[in-house]
Amino acid sequence: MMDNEVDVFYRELPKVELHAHLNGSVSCPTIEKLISRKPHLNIGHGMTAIGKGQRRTLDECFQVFKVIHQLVDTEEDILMVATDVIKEFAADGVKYLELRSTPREEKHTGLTKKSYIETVIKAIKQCKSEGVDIDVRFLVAIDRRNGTEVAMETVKLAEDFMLSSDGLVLGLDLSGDPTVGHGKDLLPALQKAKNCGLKLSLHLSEVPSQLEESDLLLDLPPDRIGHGTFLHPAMGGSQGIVDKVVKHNIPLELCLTSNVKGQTVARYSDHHFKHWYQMGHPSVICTDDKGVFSTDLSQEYQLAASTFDLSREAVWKLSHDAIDCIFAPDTVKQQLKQKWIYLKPQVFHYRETDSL
Ligand SMILES: CNc1ncnc2c1ncn2[C@@H]1O[C@H](COP(=O)(O)O)[C@@H](O)[C@H]1O
Ligand SMILES: [Zn+2]
Repeated sequence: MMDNEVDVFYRELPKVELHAHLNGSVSCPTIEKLISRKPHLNIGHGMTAIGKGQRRTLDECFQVFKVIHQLVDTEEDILMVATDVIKEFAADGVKYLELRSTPREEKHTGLTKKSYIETVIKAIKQCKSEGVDIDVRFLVAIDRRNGTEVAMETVKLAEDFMLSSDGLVLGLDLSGDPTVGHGKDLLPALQKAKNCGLKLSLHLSEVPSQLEESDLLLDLPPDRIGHGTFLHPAMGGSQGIVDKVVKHNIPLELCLTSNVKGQTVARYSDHHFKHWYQMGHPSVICTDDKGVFSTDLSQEYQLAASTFDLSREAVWKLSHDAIDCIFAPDTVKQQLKQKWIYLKPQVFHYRETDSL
């Protein structure tokens, strides 16, 4: 879908983005700038994004991240990427964003995990001081491929930053190639994170055959679930698992294009959004990797609406109800709800006379 095919209603709709991986969210213009900084890498555009109508296996998607990581390996790169991504989300009508990213160490450039996080925080503060109209928070990501020790180290870092970042670092994300490693090895680190007050958003059952792991991790319980594609019995999951998710009222972050392009869901109309939404369970539309999957949040809302026949009022409620799923405190939720009330007449183009 081209940009101009997205109806203005979805662009103007105020939105909350809760599932966005920094390096998966890098746009074409930013990739262009990175490529010109590092021409010796010989990286072409086709290697960093999956275009309209294209599909990749999830495995191939993870190869794409490796290419992007080669392009983003200094503090300067991270600062540019993070500021660009934040401004792009703001331009798309996102009013509150939780960015997530895996701190990396790059010996050849002097980048450390600590300076990685500091740089993302610097970008958030810079955008704020420039008056960009978006509230941005950060979730530190654990890459499941890196095992127990790195997970523990990441929790420690996240805890330090939670205490020193004026509420910018709110929690942890568990992501990475779902076919590698097992959640049981990460459980102690996640438990520790929870105990110290970090919020948890975990990628669960993004591929089939992870039910046992999901069952285990749901006992933490996490504060939100990424994807959860195969949790529902209609998708090969189990009623027992659904009961746990419902009992703890754990919101799902749902990323339609990511799942279709990554081929874990065959068609938009097969997306598990419909099962959870029908149940009235908290379901939040998100992008996952807007750069890699060539999408944005307005497009994802429009896709959800056209695929599942949602009225504009239903779409408004969907974006409004996402506010209750954010990790920032209640005061922030109240501010956002006020903003939604203020913006509604503009978005629906009510005029004074309409109410007469
Ligand atoms: C497509 N579905 C997905 N499933 C699982 N993990 C994903 C993902 N998409 C992205 N990531 C995770 O985010 C990293 C890139 O951003 P950052 O370098 O952290 O900013 C990937 O390396 C992977 O660990
Ligand atoms: Zn994700």
